Amino acid sequence: MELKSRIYIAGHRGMVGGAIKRKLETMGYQHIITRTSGELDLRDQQNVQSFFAEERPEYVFLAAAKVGGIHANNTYRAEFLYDNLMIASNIIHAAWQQQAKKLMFLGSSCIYPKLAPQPLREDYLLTGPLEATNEPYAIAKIAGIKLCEAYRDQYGCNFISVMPTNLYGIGDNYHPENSHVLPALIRRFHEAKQNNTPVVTVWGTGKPKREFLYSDDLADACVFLMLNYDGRELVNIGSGEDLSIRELAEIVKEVVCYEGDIEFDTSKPDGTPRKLMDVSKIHSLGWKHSVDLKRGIALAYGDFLKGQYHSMNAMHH
Ligand SMILES: NC(=O)C1=CN([C@@H]2O[C@H](COP(=O)(O)OP(=O)(O)OC[C@H]3O[C@@H](n4cnc5c(N)ncnc54)[C@H](OP(=O)(O)O)[C@@H]3O)[C@@H](O)[C@H]2O)C=CC1
Ligand SMILES: C[C@H]1O[C@H](OP(=O)(O)OP(=O)(O)OC[C@H]2O[C@@H](n3cnc4c(=O)[nH]c(N)nc43)[C@H](O)[C@@H]2O)[C@@H](O)[C@@H](O)C1=O
Repeated sequence: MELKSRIYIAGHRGMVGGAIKRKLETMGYQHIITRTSGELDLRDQQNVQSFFAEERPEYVFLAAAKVGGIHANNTYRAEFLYDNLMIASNIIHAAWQQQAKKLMFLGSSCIYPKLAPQPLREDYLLTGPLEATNEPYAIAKIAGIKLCEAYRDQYGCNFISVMPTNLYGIGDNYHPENSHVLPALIRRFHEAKQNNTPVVTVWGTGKPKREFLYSDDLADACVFLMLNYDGRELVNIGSGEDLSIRELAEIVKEVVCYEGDIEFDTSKPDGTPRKLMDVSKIHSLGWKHSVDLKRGIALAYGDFLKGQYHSMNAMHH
């Protein structure tokens, strides 16, 4: 990938796409191509094909998707399956049609079986049933992985798939119901502090364990792999450490300086009990994360506060 290469970032306004764009700009890449969903709905095959014919991107970061936490996934099941199937199919097919040099598909840790052994190795894919709450999303992500594999097998496309763990950071989605756990708790503890609310409710039992990676670390890994990895197999991207939702809530409480109590609403789903990524493959390729969780949460909270200041109560989604 040269500094003048034509690089398309699908989903550049999102947390991941935005982090990848910042990383590429910092490194001096000059020809970054972007479209908002208003300019180009990636579910529309005809418009995606015209866009690829017009711009002929050489490198594609496929970071656009319908994304959300456990409640959103479990509520908008048709949208999570349809939108993500269409986005992946349209972009991967058009990238082949226009002979893109390389494409990176972003999957997710939720593609692995609900009760697979931990930590999750890349070859555990499709070895058992999926977690029900985000099965639609996971199926769409697995289809994207299989599309990349099939276009490599039949047409020789250099399309790679990476599997990030749970992400958080700059430009995250803080929607009260549809967001992931970490941004949800940052917002909830912050608002509880502002309003002197005595108790903060956390969903589920607090027992599930999750791994978190800061978005700029992920962007660093994505550019690293785009430059250094051309293999057919998946590559997990994570920190290799996890903690319980209860422990996470305690850290957010401390970072936000909330002094009230925490309670657990067990009427809400826990989802997968654990999904710790085995990151030995990406470590052996020469990449490791650098932002630890506590520092990352402080950085994310700072970004949240900036967002609050600039557009009171604006919803990311
Ligand atoms: N957040 C996380 O914890 C994790 C995310 N991932 C993966 O990383 C990728 C990005 O996630 P993240 O950045 O968090 O998500 P965001 O929701 O922050 O961003 C998603 C982006 O996708 C774009 N998009 C969605 N639907 C369409 C559409 N129909 N047409 C065009 N663009 C569309 C949106 O564009 P616009 O803003 O213009 O509407 C949005 O900017 C996804 O593939 C996700 O599966 C993987 C693991 C964990
Ligand atoms: C990245 C991955 O992320 C998603 O899977 P998930 O990790 O289960 O998602 P989550 O972050 O929403 O929940 C993590 C845990 O946290 C608990 N929890 C507590 N309190 C809140 C809370 O307030 N909000 C949310 N969302 N969860 C909460 C919640 O009950 C669960 O036990 C997939 O949908 C899919 O998007 C995917 O690929």
